[in-house]
Amino acid sequence: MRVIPLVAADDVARWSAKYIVDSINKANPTAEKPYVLGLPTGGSPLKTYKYLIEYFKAGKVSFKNVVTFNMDEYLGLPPDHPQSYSYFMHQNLFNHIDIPAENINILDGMTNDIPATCQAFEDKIKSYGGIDLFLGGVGTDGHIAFNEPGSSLSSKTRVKTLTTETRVANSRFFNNLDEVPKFALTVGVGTLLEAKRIMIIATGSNKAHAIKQAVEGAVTHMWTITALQLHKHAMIVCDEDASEELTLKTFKYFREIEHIDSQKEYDFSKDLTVFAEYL
Ligand SMILES: N[C@@H]1[C@@H](O)[C@H](O)[C@@H](COP(=O)(O)O)O[C@@H]1O
Repeated sequence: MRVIPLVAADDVARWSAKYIVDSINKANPTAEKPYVLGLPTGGSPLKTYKYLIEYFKAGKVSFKNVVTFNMDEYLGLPPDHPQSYSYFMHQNLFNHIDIPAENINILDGMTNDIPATCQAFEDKIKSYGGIDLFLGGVGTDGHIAFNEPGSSLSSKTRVKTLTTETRVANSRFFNNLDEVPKFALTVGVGTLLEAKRIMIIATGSNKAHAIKQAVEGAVTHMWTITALQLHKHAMIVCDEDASEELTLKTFKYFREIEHIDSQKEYDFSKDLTVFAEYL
């Protein structure tokens, strides 16, 4: 696992956006061979999306030949509901870039055939040869996508019951807790593990325990984020607050590998080689 312990939340956003842009550009995607990106919602990716939009507006990246798959969607919310993940994605990313509408894949929260919808999603991912890069966040209880504690580590796209902890955490986007859906459609841990690369971004001290489990804990379905340890190319990009529960030894080790100096501003220009090496 690659851990990039940066300083500020803004660094995490810049780092992750740059990684995505460099990956797309390096792949030089075409209509026949698009770049396939897995995407999350929530507070964590918001700034990353802002930087992606900036890169696009500056002419440094195009999403014309990028196909996206969102990791989850609330069950029972139509796409035009302001709290649906479909709405979120259009508001915060898709409406501001050149991605063709037909390249966007989001699970249908209003489906009346859940198994067929989930299977079709998995089949569509496979039809593109899999996901090149899955960007994700992490829940305070260590869930990835909506794979709550106890989820099978080989699970595929399906419906999940949300824990009270997750509903309470996500209630900040709703008027009250009762409005937060109790179920969601989500890619499985197995779906995530099949992606060629996974990048998890985490900021803030409320994520520190999940990050500690992910990096220093043992693989367990009670912290589905720990499944990253089974992946060949998983990385966690976090700020200082989210890494505050790592042992000092672990923290220093990863900082040294990544040449991160907390006293200096992260130098993205000289970083090209560091990025290129891992793309
Ligand atoms: N299903 C989403 C996850 O994909 C997300 O990673 C997590 C953290 O959200 P946030 O980034 O808002 O902290 O919560 C939600 O439940």
